[in-house]
Amino acid sequence: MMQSGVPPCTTCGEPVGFDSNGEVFVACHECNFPVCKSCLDYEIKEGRKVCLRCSTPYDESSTMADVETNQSSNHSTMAAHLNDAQDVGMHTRHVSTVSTVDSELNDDSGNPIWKNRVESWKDKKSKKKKATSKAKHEAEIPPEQQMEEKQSADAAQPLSTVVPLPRNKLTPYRGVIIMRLIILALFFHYRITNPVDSAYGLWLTSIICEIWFAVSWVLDQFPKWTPINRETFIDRLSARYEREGEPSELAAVDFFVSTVDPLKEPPLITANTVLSILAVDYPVDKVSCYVSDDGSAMLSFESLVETADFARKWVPFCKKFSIEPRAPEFYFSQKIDYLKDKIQPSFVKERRAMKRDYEEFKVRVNALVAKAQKTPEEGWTMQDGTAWPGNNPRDHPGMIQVFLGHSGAHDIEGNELPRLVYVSREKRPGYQHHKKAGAENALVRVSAVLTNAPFILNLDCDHYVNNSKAVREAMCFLMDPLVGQDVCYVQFPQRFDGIDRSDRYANRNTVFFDVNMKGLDGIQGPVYVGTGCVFNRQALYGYGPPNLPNLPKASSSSSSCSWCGCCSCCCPSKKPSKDLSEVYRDSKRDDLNAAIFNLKEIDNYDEHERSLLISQMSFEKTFGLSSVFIESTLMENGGVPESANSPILIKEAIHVISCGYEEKTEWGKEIGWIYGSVTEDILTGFKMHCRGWRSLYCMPLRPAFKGSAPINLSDRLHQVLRWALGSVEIFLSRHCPLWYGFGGGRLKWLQRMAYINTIVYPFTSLPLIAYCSLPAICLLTGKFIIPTLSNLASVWFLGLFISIILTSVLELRWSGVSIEDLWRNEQFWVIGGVSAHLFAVFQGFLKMVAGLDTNFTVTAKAADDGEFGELYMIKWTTLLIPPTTLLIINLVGVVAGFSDALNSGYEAWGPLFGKVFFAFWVILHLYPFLKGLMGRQNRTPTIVVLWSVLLASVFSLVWVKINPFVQKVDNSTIAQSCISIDC
Ligand SMILES: O=c1ccn([C@@H]2O[C@H](COP(=O)(O)OP(=O)(O)O[C@H]3O[C@H](CO)[C@@H](O)[C@H](O)[C@H]3O)[C@@H](O)[C@H]2O)c(=O)[nH]1
Ligand SMILES: [Mn+2]
Ligand SMILES: [Zn+2]
Ligand SMILES: [Zn+2]
Repeated sequence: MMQSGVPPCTTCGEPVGFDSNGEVFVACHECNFPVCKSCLDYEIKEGRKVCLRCSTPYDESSTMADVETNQSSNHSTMAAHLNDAQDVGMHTRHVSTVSTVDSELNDDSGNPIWKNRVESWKDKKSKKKKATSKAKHEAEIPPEQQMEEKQSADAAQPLSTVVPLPRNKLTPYRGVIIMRLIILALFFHYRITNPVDSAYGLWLTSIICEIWFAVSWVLDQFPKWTPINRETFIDRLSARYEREGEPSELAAVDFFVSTVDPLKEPPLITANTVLSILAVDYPVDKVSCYVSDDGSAMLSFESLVETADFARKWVPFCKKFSIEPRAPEFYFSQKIDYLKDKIQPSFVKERRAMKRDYEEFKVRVNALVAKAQKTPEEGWTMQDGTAWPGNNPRDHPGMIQVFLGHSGAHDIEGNELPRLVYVSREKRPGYQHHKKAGAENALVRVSAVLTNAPFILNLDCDHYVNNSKAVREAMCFLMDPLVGQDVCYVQFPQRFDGIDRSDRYANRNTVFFDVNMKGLDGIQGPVYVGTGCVFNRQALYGYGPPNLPNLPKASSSSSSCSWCGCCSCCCPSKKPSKDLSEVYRDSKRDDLNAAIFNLKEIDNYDEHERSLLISQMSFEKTFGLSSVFIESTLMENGGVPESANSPILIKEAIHVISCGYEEKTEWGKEIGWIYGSVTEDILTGFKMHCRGWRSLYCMPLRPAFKGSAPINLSDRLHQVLRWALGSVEIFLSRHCPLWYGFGGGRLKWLQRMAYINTIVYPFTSLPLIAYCSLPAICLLTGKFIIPTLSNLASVWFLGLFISIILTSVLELRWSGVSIEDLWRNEQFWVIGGVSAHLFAVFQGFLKMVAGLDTNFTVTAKAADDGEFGELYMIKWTTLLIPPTTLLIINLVGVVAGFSDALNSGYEAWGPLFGKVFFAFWVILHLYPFLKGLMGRQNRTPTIVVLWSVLLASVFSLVWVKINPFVQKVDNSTIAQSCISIDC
């Protein structure tokens, strides 16, 4: 990807790429006009057979020679498509009558489905074994020899490499960290041995807070010890798995999109996400998109019907002109010169037509939204007059509808489209539905029954695919037999659209996504953040990784150990012996093998006995009562048998989303998304890491996915509250990283440290609040937490400040994060800390003590926000009280401090300086919060207001002090009364 010297294609802007000999691709040998292969193929297909620049005829033998285009007259009308869709799937109203289905299924010819599946599974398994051993063999022989052996060198090369940080950036960074640690120790030595007798309580409080801050710094800092970057080679991926003339061997991917409330999550946003998925640059028959509607809203369903129809025009347009991003709303709102690199003459015309079509689509969707604002008394009815089964979102049957796909409607050019499936799991009163985690688990099962792709990509409804090659990026890791084996997921960073330029509330979270996550990538892998993540399906089924991951051999591509990056913590010289969890895992695999073997042996038994056998194998206790699902889990490489007949499978899919399905199973406890926390993402990733899987972080230059974030203060605080509450829930659960998962010994200790950090951070709110009120208290009482400084003490203080600044600077240097982002992060750490985190701690304990359930308050997504109107909206919540109080007492403290100093003469100004400095530290951190409080009505910049209030008070005090009309005696009384009021 990153090769230099490869010119960009003049048509599409992508690098022109390489030909089969590994040389830069040349379309016209006459003038070397840079055009990539796909654009050239397109030109020829369109009948333009001469070079665009010099008009020399192209050498057609060098192209795919796929000239006869397949323009079959498969144009179907919208009505026809809808009928199609209903034939393939089942219409929801039929579906609504199905509650449970007999899971012993036969295909058309009467063969039990399980048998076909087992056969194909065994087939695939042996194939996979061969492939793996071949790849291993290749890795063992020296690379030079490999070159000779391989005709196509590209296909044998690794699909990704680890790019360690340059030594000159990493070494000083580590040096400063060690230095800071030493200074910290000396600092504490001084602080503890020098108590302030006049303010013992204050001193003790401040020491305790400081110790806690130091501990949380250590927890945050050391997981960043070995940050790494990775590079992928998508062209090698295609060279290996998409050879000309052969069917593509790329692995299939099931996309999950979750949505719950169409009023907070506008259907247009979800539609854009779905469209961007359907148009990804990946073989259509390998892509399926499952949309989970947790709100069972007819609005979501109907807008999906519209979306499926619009995709028939949108997808071919995207692919024809290779546009980015493939979410129409965001594509059309890009402020760039879209003609710059596109010289296909039809482009301008077709783009204009497409834009028009999209506007019409928007009008249709918005009409649906407008209609849905007021629910009719008798509930919603569908177009055919039957009642919508999901009218009561808390009590409704499971619903599934399949759109598009290979037997469904095709696009307007007659090509197949990816399959699109609407899923709304059954909800009944009295059943726990486990919020988002429950929805994802329902999708895991439905997709296993219908398509069973070996990989799963999950997205929030507002996170669209911004880079159509994102899946290929992930496959560079997952499909590489050397790298992918032990990888449970590939996480992409979350990137956002529509954030105010100064990112007032640190929505972008750059410090987390560009610093912490890169650090974790060098240990055992990034945490799962809930969206933009490609899973290995087997990892979701609770299995451990097939190999012991810490063999140094596996990291052939990098000099240091790619597993931990350091080579001391995880690569002992002697091979570790089998540990407990591995033995357990092996026995589990043996179980599976035994099951398969037995199934084969008992061919002549009847169906009933077979099903008994399956349940004996205890799979049902783990996975629930669906043998179709259980059999699908046995297929390590995914896929469903050809014989699979969809109406029967749809029935089974309905069965696996019924609300009782998970009872007495391991769903949410050991397999799938894990329940018990509103940040199910952290918990789910944590479980996988404990089993010994590793994860990878993938940051393509063009962000893979983009989402939206709450930009007004109250929504943002509520989001942070939910995250912190999720952490407290994990802290109080059996999955607390402080204690959980020591048995297997498969969680790296630095990784554990990072997980501990992600669950204890809400508790920092307590010392933070204390620390933020200290300066005010000091100013008001005239006491101070630090005794008069000696020279040595000043050295420690200064040293600490300098080392704090230095670590930040060096961190910024290797990560490329900007100083503004770092500062915003600091500020929001304080704002969130003194409000949301505090509430989270209390709510978490309330939940534990009183058994109250926590709820998942969905963040509202703005449909089309003009001018960040949202930013200035302020909804009053109790969350605002603690930071407001802190702000006020610190401001009052500064004023009182000045008045005190004025009254006590010039010797008081020295100590005042120290206290005011701390007060300003608090005020500066809370500044964005103050800005948020001011709202918009106030056009004067906040800083002006702030300064004017301060200065006004100070001057009035000075005036009082020197006012000739006031008697000397009055002065002291004023001062006294002032102080006593303030205290
Ligand atoms: O009962 C529910 C509640 C939520 N969701 C979905 O969960 C997603 C995330 O919700 P959102 O309100 O956008 O939360 P954020 O705070 O923006 O989400 C972040 O944090 C969550 C954990 O708190 C993760 O699940 C998300 O993936 C991550 O993006 C959305 O697609 C929702 O539709 C459901 O499907 N069912
Ligand atoms: Mn979100
Ligand atoms: Zn091109
Ligand atoms: Zn030419």
